[in-house]
Amino acid sequence: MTLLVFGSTGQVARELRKRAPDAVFLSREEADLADPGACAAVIEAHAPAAVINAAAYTAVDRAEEEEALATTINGAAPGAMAWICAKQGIPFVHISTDYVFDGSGDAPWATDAKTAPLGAYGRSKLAGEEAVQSAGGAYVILRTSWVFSAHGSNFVKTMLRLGGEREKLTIVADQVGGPTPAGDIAAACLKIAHHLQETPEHRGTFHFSGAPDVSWADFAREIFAQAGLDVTVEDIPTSAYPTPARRPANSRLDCEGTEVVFEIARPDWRAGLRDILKDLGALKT
Ligand SMILES: NC(=O)C1=CN([C@@H]2O[C@H](COP(=O)(O)OP(=O)(O)OC[C@H]3O[C@@H](n4cnc5c(N)ncnc54)[C@H](OP(=O)(O)O)[C@@H]3O)[C@@H](O)[C@H]2O)C=CC1
Ligand SMILES: Cc1cn([C@H]2C[C@H](O)[C@@H](COP(=O)(O)OP(=O)(O)O[C@H]3O[C@@H](C)C(=O)[C@@H](O)[C@H]3O)O2)c(=O)[nH]c1=O
Ligand SMILES: [Mg+2]
Repeated sequence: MTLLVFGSTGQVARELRKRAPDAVFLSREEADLADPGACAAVIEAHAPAAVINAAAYTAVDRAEEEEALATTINGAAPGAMAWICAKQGIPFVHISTDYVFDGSGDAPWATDAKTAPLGAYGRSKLAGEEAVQSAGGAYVILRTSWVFSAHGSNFVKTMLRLGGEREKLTIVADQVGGPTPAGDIAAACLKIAHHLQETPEHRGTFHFSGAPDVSWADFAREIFAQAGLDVTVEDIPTSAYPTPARRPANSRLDCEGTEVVFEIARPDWRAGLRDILKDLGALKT
């Protein structure tokens, strides 16, 4: 099938390219999500068998200062993509985030649980979800969390950098979620895109994150253990690490629907981490 992917440089987009080298990957120059109408026009011109949107405004703190731009890129653009896909009968896979939730409680979030984002990034992603849903069509919104890979900017690479500079780091221990390797998300998106071509009625919102759920501090400890770096991680509360955007304390996602409908199980992120550290030449041998 001809697959059209928005994004070419991002973490998930690069992993999609590895697994679907024949797909068409659109860079910012070829399709700027700040111009939603142009994104719809590109889909119309390519007439693909399926579309995956792997591009987004992902700078969580900066979004607080640039909410209008984030909302165009994360809200209006996916809406325009979904609308043209629905009109032309093209399956559309869109990626969203745990940050649409307020992080209350400690139970995993169900796909139909009430959304209440704490910051501008989460609000912009929720705007995208709502626009995609209202377009109808054969869409899947796949919410994931805490994405990491060998490329781009992510918590693993930040920890490797800081761990090389310092003997002790203070990391928040009261935010809990599922770290997710970008490669596993890419594989899931491809499987879902194929599935939607056969079974468009399986549209809807689904969750997918790595297991087990951990705090950022525990995630950091596993990174240093696997990398063989002698760094002490001190648990701190969120209040001791002030940031422009508030982040959810409970990011656990209930991923059962994805397993039942698409037969995609939660991956063990510790195995994915090992592969990525190996790619980076940072795995302790
Ligand atoms: N990163 C994470 O921890 C999480 C991400 N997600 C979601 O997963 C998806 C993929 O994220 P991830 O791979 O980490 O993203 P990255 O931050 O690695 O990459 C973002 C991609 O979007 C592109 N992009 C940004 N703005 C525009 C624009 N105006 N026009 C065209 N392209 C643009 C970037 O291109 P360029 O290189 O030109 O800037 C880049 O390719 C997103 O929907 C994100 O919201 C969900 C949960 C967690
Ligand atoms: C660098 C550092 C971070 N932290 C904390 C801050 C924050 O709560 C947590 C993670 O920091 P980050 O900036 O990597 O996290 P952030 O960019 O908010 O990550 C999020 O990105 C978006 C795109 C998503 O969709 C989310 O699922 C999530 O992955 O670690 C420390 O406590 N100590 C440190 O030294
Ligand atoms: Mg970040």
